[in-house]
Amino acid sequence: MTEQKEQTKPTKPLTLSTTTRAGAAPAKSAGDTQVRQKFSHGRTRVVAVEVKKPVKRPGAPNAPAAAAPAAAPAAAPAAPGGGRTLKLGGGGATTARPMPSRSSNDARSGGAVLRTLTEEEKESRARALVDANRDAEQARQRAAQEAARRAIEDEARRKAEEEHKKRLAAEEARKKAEEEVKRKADALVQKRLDQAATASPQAPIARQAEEINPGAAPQAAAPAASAPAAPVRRPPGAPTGGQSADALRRPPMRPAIVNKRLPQPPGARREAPKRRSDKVDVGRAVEGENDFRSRSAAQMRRRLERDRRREHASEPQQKVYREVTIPETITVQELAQRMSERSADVVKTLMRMGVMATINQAIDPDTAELVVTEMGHRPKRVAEGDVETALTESVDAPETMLPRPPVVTIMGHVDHGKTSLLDALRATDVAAHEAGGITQHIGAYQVTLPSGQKITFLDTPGHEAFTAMRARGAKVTDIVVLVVAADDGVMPQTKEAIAHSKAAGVPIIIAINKMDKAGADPNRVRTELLQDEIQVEQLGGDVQSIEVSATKKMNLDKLEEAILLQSEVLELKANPDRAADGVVVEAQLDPGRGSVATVLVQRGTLKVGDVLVAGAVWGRVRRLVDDRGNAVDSAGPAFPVEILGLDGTPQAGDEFHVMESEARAREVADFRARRDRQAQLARAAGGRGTLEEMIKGIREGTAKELPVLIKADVQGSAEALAGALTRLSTEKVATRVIYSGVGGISEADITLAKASGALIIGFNVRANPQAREIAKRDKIDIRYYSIIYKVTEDIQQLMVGLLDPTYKETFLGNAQIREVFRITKVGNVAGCMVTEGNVKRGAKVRLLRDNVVIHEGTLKTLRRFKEEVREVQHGFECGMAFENYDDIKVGDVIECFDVEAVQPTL
Ligand SMILES: Nc1nc2c(ncn2[C@@H]2O[C@H](COP(=O)(O)OP(=O)(O)OP(=O)(O)O)[C@@H](O)[C@H]2O)c(=O)[nH]1
Repeated sequence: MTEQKEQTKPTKPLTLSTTTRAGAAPAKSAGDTQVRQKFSHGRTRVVAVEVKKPVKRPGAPNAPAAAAPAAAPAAAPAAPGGGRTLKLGGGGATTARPMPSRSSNDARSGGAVLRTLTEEEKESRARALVDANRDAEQARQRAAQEAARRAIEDEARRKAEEEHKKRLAAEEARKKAEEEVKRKADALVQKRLDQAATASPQAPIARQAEEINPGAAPQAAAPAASAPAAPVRRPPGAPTGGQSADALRRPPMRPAIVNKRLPQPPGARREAPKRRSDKVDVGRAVEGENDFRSRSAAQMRRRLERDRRREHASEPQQKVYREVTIPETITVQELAQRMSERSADVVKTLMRMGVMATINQAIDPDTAELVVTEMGHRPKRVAEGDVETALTESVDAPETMLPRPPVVTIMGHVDHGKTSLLDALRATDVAAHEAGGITQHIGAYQVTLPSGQKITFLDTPGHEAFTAMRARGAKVTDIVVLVVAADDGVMPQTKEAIAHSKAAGVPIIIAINKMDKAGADPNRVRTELLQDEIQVEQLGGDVQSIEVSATKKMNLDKLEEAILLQSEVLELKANPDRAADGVVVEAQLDPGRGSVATVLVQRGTLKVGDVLVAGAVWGRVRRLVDDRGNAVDSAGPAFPVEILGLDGTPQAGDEFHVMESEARAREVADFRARRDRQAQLARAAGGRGTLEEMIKGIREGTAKELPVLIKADVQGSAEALAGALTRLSTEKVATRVIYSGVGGISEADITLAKASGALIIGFNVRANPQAREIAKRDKIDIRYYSIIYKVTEDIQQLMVGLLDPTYKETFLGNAQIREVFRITKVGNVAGCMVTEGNVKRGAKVRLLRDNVVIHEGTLKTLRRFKEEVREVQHGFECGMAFENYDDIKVGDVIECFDVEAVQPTL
C-alpha cells in the first residue's frame, strides 16, 4: 500500500521494479544493481535489480529500448519467479514523468534515451504490478492466518495440559480420601464384629451403632473439603452444579445411597425405602447411615455365623492334629471324639490293623495309641488314677486351721479290757452284745468331758485276726491308748499294737487296766514294756502310763487328762470351712436303711445333701447320724457319723471326699470300681505273693492254693476273716482270698467262685434262693459261719486235705552192668551183678553213668537164668531191662530204690 502511494506520487516517477517474493537473493551478475525497498512502519528491504535488454517487438526493429540496454540506468529488480524484468516510464501512458536524476545524468553522460513505453507495455506492466501486489497481499494474509491458528492451538494445548494436571491432582486427592475412609470404616467394622462375637446376646445394639456412626460423618465431609473434584454422591435429580467435567466423565463407583442428612432438593424423587441390608460396608460408614439401632442381636449372631460358615466352606478343610489323652481303657467312640474324627473312620483304621471292634467296644490303651498315631494325632498315655489326683492335692492355709478333738484308738491284747474301758468312758455297755464274746465291729464314738472338751475314740478289737484293721485304724488316729492288763502283762498282740503305733508315728499312752484285781502288778507291766522300747515316765521316759480299772471306773479322768495333754502337744488342728473329707471307719448293709457307712471327718464339715465319693461308691448324703443315734445336720473335724444315702457299701478304711458334682463323684467312683474289679480279676488269675515266690512254687510243683470267697455281714468281719485265713497259709498250702465283701451271697458271687474254683464262706449272711440254685447246679461249696475261729479250723482241715502225700525214698541196692544183650522184640537187656543190697521187681530204678543219673524209671523185667524173679540178692547175677529205655552200656550202675507215701501235714 505504501508502495502504491509512493508510486502515485507525481514528483517521484517510478524507476524500479519490485518483487514480493521473500528470500530473493541479490543478483551477482555484473549488470545487477541493488535498491532499497521501503515498506510501511519504516521497514526496508534491499533488492537486486537486473537490467535487461529492451524487448524487440515485431514491426519495430529499431526500438531504442532493445538497442540500448546498457544505457538504461534503471533496472528492474530480478524476478526470481518469473524472471520478468520491467522498465517503467516516468509518467506512464498518460503522464510524462521526468526521469530520475541519476538516469538523467546517465542519459546525459551516456547519451542513452529511454523510450516511452507503449500502451500495451504499460498495461502489461500495470497488470503485472497489480498481480504482484495481490500475490504479496495474499501471502501476507496467509501468514497471518497461520500464526493466528498456531496461537489458538498453543493456547488450547496449554489449557488442556492444565486441565489434565488438575484432574490428576483431584483424582489423587479423591483416592486418598477414599482410602482413609475405607480404612477407618474397616477398623470400625472389625471392632464391631469382635464385640458382637464376644458380647452377650443382650448387648446393646445402640452402642454398636454409635461406634460405627460418629466417625462416619466427619469422614464423609473430609474428602469433600479436601478434594473438590471427588464425586459427591447425590440423589438422582439433585443439582449437579459445581461438578467438574472429570467428575461427570468418571464412571459411577456404586449406586448412590440416599443420605438422610444431605438436603434433598425440592422435587427430588424419594427412593422407596430399601430392604434393610445388614452388611456393614465402607459406603455406609462413609455416609453415616445409622440403622444399627433397629438391628437385633440375633440377627447379628446369625450373620456372623453365616459369615463363619462361608469362610469355612470356601477354605479347604485343614486337619487339626490333637494331643489325645488315652486312659487305661477307652471305647472306640470315646477315642473318636477325643480325636475329633468320625467313629466309622476309627473303626476302619482298627480293621486295617486287624482289630474288629464296634464303636461301643473298649480297646486297650496300646491299640488306642496305635490308632491315634495312625490317624496323625499325638497320643498321651495317662493313668486313670489321675482323676483322683486332685482329691488329695489341696492344702489348707494355716490361718484357716482351728483346734479339733483328738482321735484315739484303743489297742491291746484280747480280753485286756479295751471295750470295758471304752464303755466306762462313755457309760455304754457294748461288750454284752458281742457275738462270741469278741468285738467284731469297729465303732467310733465321741466323748464329751465335763470340761466340754471332746475326745473321739475308735474301738478296734484286740483279736489277732483284726490286726489289719487295727493297722488301718492307726492311720487316722492321733493317739493310741494301749490297754495292758495289770495281771497279764505284755502279750503278743500288745507288742504288735506297739509296732503298728510306732510305724504310724502315733504317740502311745499306756493304760494299765484291771488295777482292781488282786494280782495286778503295774511295775511288771512297765518293765516289760521296756523290751519294746516303751519307756514310761515313772521309769524316766516320756510315755505316760495311767493305772486304771474299767470295771471300777478308777482313774478314768486321769486317763482323759493324759489324752488331752498329749493332744495339746500335738497341736491338732483342721479347717472346718471346706468340703469335707475323711475315712470310712465301718460300713455295712443295713436291711432297713441300706448302705450305712461310719465315717470320721478329718477336714472340713460334712453336711446333709453333700455329694461324696467313698472308695468305689458315691452318693448324696441323705442323713447323718451321730454315735448316739441322733440325726445331725453336719459333722465337723474328728466327728464320727453314720452316712446314709450311698449307692453301695464302701470298704472300711476307704477315704471319702465331698465332690463338687454328682458327675465328678460318679467319675471317680467308676474309676475305682474298675480298678478294684481288675485287681480282683488279677488275684483270681493267680496273682499272689511276690514273683519269686510264685516262680518257686511253680518250679517245685509243691505250692497248693485254696481259693476262698468271703461274704460277711459287716466289713470288719470280712476283713478279719480274710486276715485270719491268709495267716493260715504255709509254704505247702496257701489260702487265696479272691474276694471279701459285705452282704448276702449273690449269683455274681457264685459265678466268681466258679470261675476261680473257690469255696464261699458266708459269715452271718446267707445265699439268696437264686444263688443257692446256681451253687447247687455248679457244685459250688458254700459254708456258713458266725464265729471266726470256727472258720479257721475248718479251712485248716481243708488245706491239709489238699496236700499231696509226701513220698519217702528207701535205697534198696546197686547192680553193675557187666554185659548188654540185644534181644529181638525185647530190646537191650543188661547182664548185671548186684554189687550192693538187693534189687526188686517193680521197684524204682535210676541208671547212673559215671555217677551221673541219666535215667529214672521202672524195671520192665528182672530175670535170673531166663526166670522172672521177684528179688535178687547181693552177689548174684541177673538180667534187667528198663521200661521204655534201651540206652545202657557196660559199666553203668543201676540204682534200685523204693518209694512210700507219707501222710501230709500243714
Ligand atoms: N476286774 C476287772 N475286769 C475287767 C476290767 N476290764 C475288763 N475286765 C474284764 O475283762 C474281760 C474282757 O473285757 P473286754 O472289754 O471284752 O476286753 P477286750 O479287750 O475288749 O476284748 P476283745 O474285744 O475280745 O478284744 C471282761 O470279762 C471284762 O469284764 C477291769 O478293769 N477289772
